[in-house]
Amino acid sequence: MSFDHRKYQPYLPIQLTDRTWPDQVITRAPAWCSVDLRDGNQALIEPMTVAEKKRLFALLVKVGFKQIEVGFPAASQPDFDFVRAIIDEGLVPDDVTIQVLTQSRPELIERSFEALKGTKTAIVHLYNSTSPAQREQVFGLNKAGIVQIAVDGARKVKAEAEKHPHTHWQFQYSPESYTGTEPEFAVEICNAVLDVWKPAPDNKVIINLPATVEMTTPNVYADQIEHFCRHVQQREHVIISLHTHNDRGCGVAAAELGVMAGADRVEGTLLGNGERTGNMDIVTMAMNLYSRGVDPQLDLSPMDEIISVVQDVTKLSVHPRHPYAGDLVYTAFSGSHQDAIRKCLSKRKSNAPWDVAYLPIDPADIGRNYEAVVRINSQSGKGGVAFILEKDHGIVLPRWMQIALSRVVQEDAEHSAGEISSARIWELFQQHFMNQSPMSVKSYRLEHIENEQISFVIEQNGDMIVIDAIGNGAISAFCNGLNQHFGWQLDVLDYEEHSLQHSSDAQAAATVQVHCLGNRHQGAAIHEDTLLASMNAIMAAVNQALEQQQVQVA
Ligand SMILES: CC(=O)SCCNC(=O)CCNC(=O)[C@H](O)C(C)(C)COP(=O)(O)OP(=O)(O)OC[C@H]1O[C@@H](n2cnc3c(N)ncnc32)[C@H](O)[C@@H]1OP(=O)(O)O
Ligand SMILES: CC(C)C(=O)C(=O)O
Repeated sequence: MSFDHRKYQPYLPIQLTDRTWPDQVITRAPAWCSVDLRDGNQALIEPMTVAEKKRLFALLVKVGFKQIEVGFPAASQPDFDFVRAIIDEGLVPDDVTIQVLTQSRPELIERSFEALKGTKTAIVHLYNSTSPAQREQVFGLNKAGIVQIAVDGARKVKAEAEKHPHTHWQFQYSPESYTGTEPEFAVEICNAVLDVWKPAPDNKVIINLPATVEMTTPNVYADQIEHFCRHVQQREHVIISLHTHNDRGCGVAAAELGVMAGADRVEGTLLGNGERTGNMDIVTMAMNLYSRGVDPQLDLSPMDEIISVVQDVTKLSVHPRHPYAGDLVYTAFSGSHQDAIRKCLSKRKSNAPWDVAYLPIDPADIGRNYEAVVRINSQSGKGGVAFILEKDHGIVLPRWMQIALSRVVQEDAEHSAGEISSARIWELFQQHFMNQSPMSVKSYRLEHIENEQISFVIEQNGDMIVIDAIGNGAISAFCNGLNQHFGWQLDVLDYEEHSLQHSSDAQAAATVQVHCLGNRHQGAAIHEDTLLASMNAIMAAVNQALEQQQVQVA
């Protein structure tokens, strides 16, 4: 049997019993660094072309990133050419710092500096791997040998930087495979690098602590970060950066807990592209802050543009349920969710804090409209159906009509086993509740002498019938007339009328519930004359009763 968990070992968590991070709350955004053009790019089936990289770079600048890792220029000619292109063509805004990654190998470091020649500012990001698995199996070195690789690289980076004094350099070091590295050794190797780079108030060094592979629950990562922040030397001159991956599906959670544990900066990609299951998704983390009232310092309002560019250049699609961005994330199919959304939206006051059930943010903030918020299938209920009619046709249905319509829509949804469009709901509503056949009221004359005297004309199967009647009010006079003429016992149980929302020519919508031919029936009608609307709503309910009687007789 190959599916055998005994092949794997438990992860031994770090001993940190006086951790403080669980009590922290994130109240401001970390410094963001996009690694889309490097970690994102190195994970693609087809790495981006220079033109694609330029398009993505422009988007990253537009969104508001101030630090962008633009590539691994020593790795390939396109990466090198892209870095040269954005520098030579003046595409890097003054407030944006580009960053490049290099292994700790002298020829690669030299080539990286060549790529950066002439830039105003840059971050040179040096890395080497530090975990026991990497030390022993990949590099065949002991701890001292691994520290030596880092120190040699740090010296080389410093020496190359000194050759280009017109550029403002910042240095970054990553103990790659940090989450698989003994915490004390991670501190030791970073301190050795800091000894070379000598951080100072005007020369802050970035130490980036990657979850190169996510190995544990995010709380363990947070413990590791808090431990590191306590033990690294010159903490005040060191910017602690996080770089999480999503192997266990917790890349964002790990970064959030890491910020609570003291980190200042977070690396990630838009929508989470990156090695294996991806880098931590900056869209999700930034929107998490935004949705709790914290300025994310990124403008994610053009979400559809972000999705479109990222999909084009990575050739990877965005899942319809991707947090905040997916096509279906602001859509409710299920009845109780729809009901709650409809009630919250209808009670919402324009400047009040957002507090709408099932919608963590206002979809309008990222350019989505309410069209897709409620969609109907067999999981839906009366609230959702009523929401659609109200939104698309301006008709506000009373509860008893919502229940009646929902039964009809539910039956249709079960029958078709799919989604029911707004047009189909409107069609079903008209068929079942606005039916003016075989009878409809064509005209009327109303006089008030002692009580209401009404004379109305009904068309029944092409014949015109004139009926005169008296009542306490117009509706009761109308019902009296029908009862006398046809020998029914028609009673109006409920009645509601409102002017149609969004209609240019002031029309009224009337909905009624009647007792007729032994059962309850509902009807609706729309007309600019409110009384005609009411009478025809009653007629629609009567037509429904007649149809049901015919079915029963047949
Ligand atoms: C976790 C991360 O995402 S780290 C970034 C990873 N990204 C990439 O690798 C993408 C770009 N890389 C590349 O295009 C290539 O790997 C290059 C051009 C950088 C180097 O290519 P090559 O030297 O031909 O091959 P390769 O990558 O296999 O080299 C591995 C060698 O470098 C050593 N090495 C690997 N990483 C480092 C490092 N950070 N510092 C120093 N040496 C390193 C290995 O031990 C190995 O040494 P060996 O040849 O003595 O066994
Ligand atoms: C180079 C480092 C930061 C990296 O990409 C990783 O460890 O995932």
